[in-house]
Amino acid sequence: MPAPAEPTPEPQPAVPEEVSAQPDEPAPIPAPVEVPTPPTEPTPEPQPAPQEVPPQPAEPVPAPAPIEIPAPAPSPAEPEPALAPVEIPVRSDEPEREQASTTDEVAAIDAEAPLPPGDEEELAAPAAEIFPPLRQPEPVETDPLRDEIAPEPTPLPTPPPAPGKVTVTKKVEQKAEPVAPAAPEPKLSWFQRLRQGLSRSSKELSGSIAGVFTKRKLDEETLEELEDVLIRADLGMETALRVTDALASTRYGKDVSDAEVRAIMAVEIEKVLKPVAMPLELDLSHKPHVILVVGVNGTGKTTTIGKLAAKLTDGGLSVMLAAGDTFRAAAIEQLKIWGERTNSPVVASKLGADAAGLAFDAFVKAKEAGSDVLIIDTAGRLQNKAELMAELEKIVRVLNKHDPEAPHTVLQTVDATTGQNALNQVEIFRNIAGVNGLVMTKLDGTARGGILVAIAAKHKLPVYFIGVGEQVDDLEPFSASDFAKAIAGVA
Ligand SMILES: Nc1nc2c(ncn2[C@@H]2O[C@H](COP(=O)(O)OP(=O)(O)OP(=O)(O)O)[C@@H](O)[C@H]2O)c(=O)[nH]1
Repeated sequence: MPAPAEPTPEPQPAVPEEVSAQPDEPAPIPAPVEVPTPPTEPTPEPQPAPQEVPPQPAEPVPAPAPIEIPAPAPSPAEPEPALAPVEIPVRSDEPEREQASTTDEVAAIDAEAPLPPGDEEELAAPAAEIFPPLRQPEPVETDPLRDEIAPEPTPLPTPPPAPGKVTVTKKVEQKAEPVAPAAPEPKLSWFQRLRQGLSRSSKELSGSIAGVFTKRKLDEETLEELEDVLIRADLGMETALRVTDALASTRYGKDVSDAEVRAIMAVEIEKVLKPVAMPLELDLSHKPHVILVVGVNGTGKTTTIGKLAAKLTDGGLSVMLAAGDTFRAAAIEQLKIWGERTNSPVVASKLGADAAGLAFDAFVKAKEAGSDVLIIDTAGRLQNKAELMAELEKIVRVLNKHDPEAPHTVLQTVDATTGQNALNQVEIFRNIAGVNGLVMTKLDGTARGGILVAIAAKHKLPVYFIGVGEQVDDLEPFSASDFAKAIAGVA
């Protein structure tokens, strides 16, 4: 390389943009002006600036340029330091680098990444070395600046300058793509939630049935064992006998698989449930139609009222709510929230106020407002049965003063996660408040679905809805078929 020690300016005019990117360069001397000055250097002249310029755009890897640019700065004596850009195109010759910088994103990352001094050296070094073979050798060799910029012709140890950062960035991007579609989990359908809620009951039942019928013929012993299994699953004696009778009538003495038993069980359970799976009908000749909601604390009265109010208002009915559970401030507040959500006025009183008095006022207000439906929440303090009975009876009495047939609907909420006790709850509230319809709540939880079958068989009360969640639309009409299949584990 005949590079004179003299700081000769290189005739590279067409790299103004890149030059400006160099922070260390004091004055961006226009290339064209300097080009004529280098008389001593014969070799650089032949290189027409435009020739170099075209190759640059073709090279997709401009990123490395900024890193190399700082290197030439150290030469203060040299008036024209803007020669660094010349090397930029050279860098592109590096196959690995090109690949890394094929995208604008990667280029941006490289430019932004504060490369450690070691990396800068690495980048500068390779540029100088790589340049000659791929590029026009003439400018590179004659360029004195190059010696200064990359005085250490250290070989490239590894092409990626900042492997950690670059690689991580790429990986993150790659991961982000598949992860990005991690769209919000679709909400399960109510039936899926029902199935999920009943899965424990269903699995226990299926497992027990399979235990009884593995390679055994249907005989008295297996029938008795099956009966025990069904009773333990809360289905009740009546339903258990229905299932075993149905099985015996067609399969006695034969080999029976657990799947066959479950299929027959589903059919029999559906028969028990079908008569109680009824739609809620409101007699709007009564204005307001009064729905009294009763049930043990925590069984979901207030929540069910909210969901029901939403259904009714969505259907165009005007609804008024009455916070008749005057014993719990939270219950009153909860109902107010549901009232806001469903755009239903809420009649409430102070904590501890007389619930019957509130029901009376609420009826008057609903009448005045022309509400189609008045839904009254109540307390469910089963622990003090006498007091509860007196309160509920009084509510019914005062409502009767306005409308002898009010309350027109008395709904009881029954928590499906409750076991046999639920049967007693229905018995009690039916006697106290004249319950004439049920809502089975929390069937999305670890429900013990068998008890609903037992309640249906014993009380034969309509089951209007099932609760399958805490959200406003998690109240579903009760379907005997769906429920029977879910509990029997039949697809
Ligand atoms: N998972 C689930 N939770 C429910 C359902 N219905 C009600 N809940 C929840 O059960 C809890 C009790 O519900 P409430 O509506 O307050 O019951 P309540 O009978 O009014 O209770 P008190 O106000 O104490 O008398 C709340 O956390 C509800 O969100 C349901 O169908 N599924």
